[in-house]
Amino acid sequence: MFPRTNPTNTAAWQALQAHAGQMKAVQMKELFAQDPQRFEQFSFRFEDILADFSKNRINQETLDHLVALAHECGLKEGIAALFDGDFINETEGRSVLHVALRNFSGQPMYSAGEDVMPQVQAVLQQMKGFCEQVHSGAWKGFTGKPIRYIVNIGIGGSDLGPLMVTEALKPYWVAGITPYFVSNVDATHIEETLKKVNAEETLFLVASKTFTTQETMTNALTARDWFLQSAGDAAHVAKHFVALSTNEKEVTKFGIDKANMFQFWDWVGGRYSLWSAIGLSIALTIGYENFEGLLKGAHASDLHFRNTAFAENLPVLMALIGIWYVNFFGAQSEAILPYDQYLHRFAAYFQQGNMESNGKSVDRNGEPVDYATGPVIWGEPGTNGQHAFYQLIHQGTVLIPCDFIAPAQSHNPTGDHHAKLLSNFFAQTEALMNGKGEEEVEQELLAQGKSAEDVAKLAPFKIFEGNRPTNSFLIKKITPYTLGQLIALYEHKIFVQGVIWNIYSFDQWGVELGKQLATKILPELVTEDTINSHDASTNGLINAYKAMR
Ligand SMILES: O=P(O)(O)OC[C@H]1O[C@@](O)(CO)[C@@H](O)[C@@H]1O
Repeated sequence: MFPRTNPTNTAAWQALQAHAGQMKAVQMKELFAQDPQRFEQFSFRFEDILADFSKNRINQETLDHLVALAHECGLKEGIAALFDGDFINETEGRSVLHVALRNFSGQPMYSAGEDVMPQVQAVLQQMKGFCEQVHSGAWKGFTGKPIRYIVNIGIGGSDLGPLMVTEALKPYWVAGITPYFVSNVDATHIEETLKKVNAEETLFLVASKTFTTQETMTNALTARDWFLQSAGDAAHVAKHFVALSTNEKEVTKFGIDKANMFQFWDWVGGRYSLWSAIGLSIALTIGYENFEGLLKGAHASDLHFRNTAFAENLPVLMALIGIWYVNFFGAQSEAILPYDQYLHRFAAYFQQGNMESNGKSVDRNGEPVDYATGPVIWGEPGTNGQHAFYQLIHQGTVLIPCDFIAPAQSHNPTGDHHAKLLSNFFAQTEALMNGKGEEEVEQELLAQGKSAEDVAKLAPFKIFEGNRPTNSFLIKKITPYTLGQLIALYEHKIFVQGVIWNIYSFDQWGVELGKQLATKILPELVTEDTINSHDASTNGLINAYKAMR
């Protein structure tokens, strides 16, 4: 297996610590003043994506040390292990091969010595054929009508990716098909959705890698009960329910014929599964050809990631710059700010992708880490965020590195909307870098006719310290292909950070304890008994609930 290096024990880490001491005093605007070529030096073109890392508190020496850190931590070996299908998900004994799901190289990819590509291609063909049946109307509901509504029932990786992608690619929706996503076990989610559909024209996709997740199975049973109220005969279930899972046994037990099952495999992590059968809701919504475009975009990023020197490798640079702020500037969160309303679920998707992967505090030797690892990921589309939390980003006391993302071309080129959106996109990173100094503030206030006394009083509140770092990703247009590229770049960024932090990025033991305790509490809620089996707070809350309901 690739090296298990404690990053703090590397020469590069020591060099970065010393270097950070110098760089903390450096203003980005000075770096631009010193080097007119700075933008050219720190921005990179990857097909129709321009990634600009120049508004960061880095210079070439910084990047050299960061790249050295990647090498010392065995990133090259880690990348090889990923693509070779090594069991890098060691605690679960699995490969991590989501790259195989979008492998158009014609080359095999192996897990446990077996070429996985034949089964990957078989399921893709099954998905393609099913899309053709649904879109042509050949697949009919129990009253002979074609399918109009797709209801994906899943949660976490079985929901967030398909939801984000179908929203992001709304301009590509197939006429006559409307997707809905149900995830929360709160009955409101399924009930509010069922109000929008009818049993005759609805296809339910029960999406669950394990096919045991409480929320999903509860929602699926409620959906089936609702359906049978209209359809009557259980024989009709087969026309309106399909399963997306690795678990044929549980699928069959639920009552879905395995002919209606779209399989994926244990070497597909839930948060990396939208490229698999879990993406059936995407393919049904935007058409299989566009789904394939999404896969091909991700494949392009896989090739870039695998074959590009670290110093020009976008996911590696994204990861290293992130580590620079987390581990040497104390940043504890990162904001993802897409200036594209269709990408409104993009940050939420990478809350799971990033935080469930790298929200770890034990290293790959089983020892507690003594350095920071995964940051909090959050964000909202621009320009809305500007009217919500940019105050803190500009003038707060915490450093929040931000990723700004924008399409050069809008799918809705109405009037001057896009120019205004992009003017804000450009202005915000400029403002975060340059800030606004005391002299400029005072001149502005004086020009507004403020008295010297008012100027002195107001100026401190209107000064912008600046020097707040951002990455900018300018994408020609959000298409299935470029979206696939972008998502895969972020996936590989997460992988690179996990390698350098020497943590396991592909298990998620941290989600288990809450589930275990909820299973214990559920039967306690059914009775009228007073509960005293927990701490005083939990007992108090449960008993108060019982008194209130
Ligand atoms: O796809 P499934 O097996 O229903 O899991 C759903 C989600 O639940 C988890 O929290 C794991 O329990 C996520 O990792 C996963 O994506």
